[in-house]
Formats: sequence, structure tokens, C-alpha cells
Amino acid sequence: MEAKQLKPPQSLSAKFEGSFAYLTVRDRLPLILTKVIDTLHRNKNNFFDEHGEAGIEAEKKAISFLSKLRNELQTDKPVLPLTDGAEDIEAWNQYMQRQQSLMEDEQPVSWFKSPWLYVECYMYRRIQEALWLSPRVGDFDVFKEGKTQSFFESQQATKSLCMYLREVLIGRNNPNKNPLLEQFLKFLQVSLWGNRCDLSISAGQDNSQKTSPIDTLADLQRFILVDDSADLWAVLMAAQASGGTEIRGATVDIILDNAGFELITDLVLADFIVSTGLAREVRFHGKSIPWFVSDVNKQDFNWTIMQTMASNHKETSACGVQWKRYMKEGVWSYHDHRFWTLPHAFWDMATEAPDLYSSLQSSNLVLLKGDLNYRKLTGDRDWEHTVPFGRALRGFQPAPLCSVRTLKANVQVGLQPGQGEKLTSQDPDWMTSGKYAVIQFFSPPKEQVCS
Ligand SMILES: O=P(O)(O)OC[C@@]1(O)O[C@H](CO)[C@@H](O)[C@@H]1O
Ligand SMILES: [Mn+2]
Repeated sequence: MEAKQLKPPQSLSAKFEGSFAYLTVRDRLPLILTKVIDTLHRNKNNFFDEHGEAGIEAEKKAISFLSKLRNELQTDKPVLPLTDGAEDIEAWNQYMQRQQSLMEDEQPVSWFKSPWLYVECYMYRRIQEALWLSPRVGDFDVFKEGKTQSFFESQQATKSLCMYLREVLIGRNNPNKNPLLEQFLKFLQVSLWGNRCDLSISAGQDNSQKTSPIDTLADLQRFILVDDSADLWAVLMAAQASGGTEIRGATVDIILDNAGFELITDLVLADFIVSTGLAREVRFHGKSIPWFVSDVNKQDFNWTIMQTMASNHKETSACGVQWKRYMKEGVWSYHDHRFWTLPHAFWDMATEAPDLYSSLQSSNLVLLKGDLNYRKLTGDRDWEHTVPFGRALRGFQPAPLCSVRTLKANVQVGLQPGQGEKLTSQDPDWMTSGKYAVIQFFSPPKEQVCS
């Protein structure tokens, strides 16, 4: 196996002054913390209504933990072990030890000196700790308001997408008019560009989809730097062919990213592949705690389906009803393994979360949405752009997999020689602006068959 033995390049980090990582830790993360504090403060009366004085006390306590956290971050204090007693703290604290062993001159692990991926994940986990240590507000999702707003602000785009899906599914009886592959590519690309709508990059500012997503696809095509969609199609076709007399079609895992419009595009893609028989099962994976401002958790997932069902727009509501049915029948399912909210690169999954790894091994295709998943796939390292995607995965190969991502961090592998340099000269922000995207596929080598 090509392997973990080969040392990867250095981690992106705020220690490189002026880098995107540095600017994120210096500017964006404290801003996000300030907004979280403000949200708690604005909800004070709700906490009072629910829990009386104890609710107000809890709100104050959480705010004081969060202000302390913001101060630690801004003054580059050492990262502290977690203390809330949740089941994941051992994994977090061990990871901190591992980071410590990598520090030069025994310097402490700290916000501006340690890997960006680690400290950014850690901040979201510390936000959760502040809430869990303040019991009455422990279940409060500090990012819910933003996610709800972004869902409602994308209503127009949602309606046109749902209408389009219903038309395609109804018109399917005439395959000449609607070749399946062409339609699949459209829904895949809509889900790809849906990833532009995350709220972490904009520090919670509105980033919703306003225009009809299908109409813009042709113009956006040239911004897809790596397009391995043909490989995805081949995997789906192979799963159809190998079904024998049993139910055919692929088992697809979608590792979700953001709530709001991106989630709608993912549900529409999942609906399309199941309704057309390309897939027989879709397993969605989300986060078990509020994460990176807009990431989907179980509550967001169920809420989105309910809201879609309740729409007064006929086709949108029909989609919601169908999605609910798929969930009820078990054709769709939602999972939230705690590994998705740990700071590890995915190449650690097999040892850190063997149950999750082995469940992904039963998949025909794993789709990983978004930028953070790409950072974790590649370990958030300073790879040369021409390094093959498979090598940057360093042994993470549970099943054929594909990153569906708009670029919002300085990591991109698998490009042609000279492609990265050309982009840098034409468009210096190409890796962080969200303007470019990849549909990047990797398939594990076939098992050697001994004769
Ligand atoms: O995973 P997503 O939602 O596509 O992006 C999350 C993200 O915006 O958060 C970080 C900035 O804080 C960036 O690295 C990354 O692009
Ligand atoms: Mn996200």
C-alpha cells in the first residue's frame, strides 16, 4: 500500500504570517466567537422563559467561557485539554499530546504555532465545551439562526431546483429527451456549486444562492479544475451491472458539508440517483455537534426535510414528501459518527474510527462534500499541486471516493504540470476564493487475486 510511511509535507499553519491560515486565525475565528457570544446574549430572554434564573446563569457562564477562549486565541496562549467529560475528550487530548510531540524546542501547542486544521477544529469543540459546561444551554445550537436564514434566503433557488428535478423524473420515460448521464452531471454540478454557500468563509455573513442553479452551470464549467465525473459514472454503471437478480444500483455514502442551500442540492442529487435506480441506498453523514458555522447536524437534516415538505410550492413540497418517505423506508439514512468532529486527517480513520472505516468499505461510492473534507483528505498539508490525489490520501482508501469541493483553502493536489502556476499568475486567490472547484476521484487498487 502506498503509504503513511512517506512523510507528508508540512501542515498549513498560522505560524506563516500573511498566509490564509494566519488571516483566518487572526481575523475570522475571533469574529465567529464574537458572533457566538452575541447570539447567546440575544437569546437571553428565551433561556429565561425556559429555565428561569438558572437559564440566565447558564448563559452568563457560557459567555464567560467563550470570552476567555477568544482571549486565549488572540494572545496565542497554549491550547488546553478538554474537561467536559464527553466521550470524545480522550481522543482530543491524545491528539493534543501528539501535536505537542511535534513542536520544536518543546514550545507549547498554541493557536498561532500549531497546524491550522487542528486549532480551527479545536475552536468549534471548545465552543461546545463552553455550552456543555453550562448545562441549561447545553443543547443550544449557536449557529442555528444563520443556517435557518440561509435556508430561507435560498428559497427561490430551491423552488427552481425542485421543479427541475420533478420535471426530469417525470420526463424520464423518454430517454432520448433526457439522457441519464447528462442529467446526472447536472445534479452533481449543482451539488458542487452548492458548496459555495458556506457560512464559515464569510464568518456568518449571508452567502445564500439567489439565482437558478441549473441556468448557471454552463458558465461555471470552465472553473472546474479537475473533473473526474466520468469515473463516478463508471462506478455507478458497474454497480448496476453487478447486481445479478438482486436489487441493483449502488450504495452511496454522502459525507455532508453545509446546511442551507448546499444540503438541498445534496438531497436533490440523492433523490435523483435513487429515483432513477442508479443507487439503491444513500447513507448521509453529518456532524454530531454544531460545526464550522454552517455544517449539517441531525437537527438541521430533519428540519430541512420537514420545511421542504411544508413548502407552499407544489414541486418543492413533493420533494420533501419523497425525502421523508426515503428516510422512513430506510432507503436513505442519517449517521453522525463522532470522528467527523475530531481534528484528524482521514488517513487516521482506519485506526481512530475502525467502525466508520469498515462501514465505508461497504460503499460503492463515497462522495465527500466541501472544503473542510478536502483539507482532511489531504491532511491540510502544503502539497505540490502535481502530487497525485491518491498519494495525498496516504492510505485512506475505504472505497471509490470523490471530493466534490469548491476551493477555499490553500491545498490542491492532482493538477497538471504548470496548471497551478498558471492559475497563480492569472488569479492569485484561486485557492481560497471559492470561484474554482474540483470533482476529484480516487479508486483503491483492485485486490491482487492469487491464482
Ligand atoms: O467545508 P466548507 O464548508 O466548504 O468550508 C469551510 C471553510 O470555509 O472553513 C474554513 C475557513 O474558516 C476554510 O478552510 C473552509 O473553506
Ligand atoms: Mn462547512
